[in-house]
Amino acid sequence: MNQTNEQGGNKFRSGFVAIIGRPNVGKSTLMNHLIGQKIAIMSDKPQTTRNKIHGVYTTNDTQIVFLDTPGIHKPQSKLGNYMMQTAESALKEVEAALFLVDVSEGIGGGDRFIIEQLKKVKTPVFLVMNKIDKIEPEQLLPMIAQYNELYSFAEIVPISALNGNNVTTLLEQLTRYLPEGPQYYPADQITDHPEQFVCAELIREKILHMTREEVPHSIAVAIEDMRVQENGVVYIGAVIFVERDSQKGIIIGKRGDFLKEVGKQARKDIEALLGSRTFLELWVKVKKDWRNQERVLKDLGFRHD
Ligand SMILES: Nc1nc2c(ncn2[C@@H]2O[C@H](COP(=O)(O)OP(=O)(O)OP(=O)(O)O)[C@@H](O)[C@H]2O)c(=O)[nH]1
Repeated sequence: MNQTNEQGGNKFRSGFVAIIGRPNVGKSTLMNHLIGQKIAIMSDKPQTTRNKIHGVYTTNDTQIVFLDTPGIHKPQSKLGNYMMQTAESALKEVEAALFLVDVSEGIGGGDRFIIEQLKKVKTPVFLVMNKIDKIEPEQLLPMIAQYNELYSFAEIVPISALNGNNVTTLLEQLTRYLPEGPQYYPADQITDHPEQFVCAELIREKILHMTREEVPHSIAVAIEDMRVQENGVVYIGAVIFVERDSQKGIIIGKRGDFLKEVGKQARKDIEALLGSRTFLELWVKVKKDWRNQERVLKDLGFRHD
């Protein structure tokens, strides 16, 4: 990707930004406003991902990758403790963190807990005071003073994620904290791993249901491409890997009928999952003995941890 733009002017800036905040403070609303797409899908899934991508904001000279740091909430279990540690290291790896609070509620125990975690890292933290449409302007200053006593924020930005008030200012300020860097994701990519994994599983499930014994578990599905097209339709390109030519024949079916049916059924589920229209393209490839090949497994997204 070009580091400088065509005119040889501004350098491309990019970086990762963590979004932190108690439930319901408006993280998804802010993301949806910034990125203008329905990206906060799967937010109700178990918090197992270390660095879930919440959204990618791309312009001609900037790319901001927003990350969720789920583990920062008060740990309630062993897993929670583990997540806390990963949240802490995730915080060290980002250029900045946005700490969202709901100004229509006072500072709560949850907020104080998060602030304690933020003190452990040197990452610049923005206090993003959301839902200003719900209060009177004069209520804001005393609240800012209260937060300032708890932590030395890099910037304090009052916004309304719902109506977009001051969100541009937030973006402008954030961009100043980004180093020169590459465009990490294609401009139209909106999601990362978790959704892709579930889509692959949905496709695999349909095949297993429809084939029963003939094609046992010797198939794997890899999502090679997932992006939102200009018309708003999500394009998904997926490859179905089988071990033998005979299996390839079964999966494709007579005149491609079988594959078409797999696509039809999987698309229905995927559309329900993503909440948007989907164009699903499927290929079938033979990869002999893929189950024993370490590299292939890695390519397909399997992990050992
Ligand atoms: N009035 C007002 N409501 C807002 C604003 N931002 C978000 N909300 C509302 O607050 C509620 C929670 O917003 P979400 O974006 O789902 O909050 P979240 O932080 O993503 O919540 P979790 O996914 O539970 O962590 C929704 O009903 C939003 O419409 C705002 O700026 N003003």
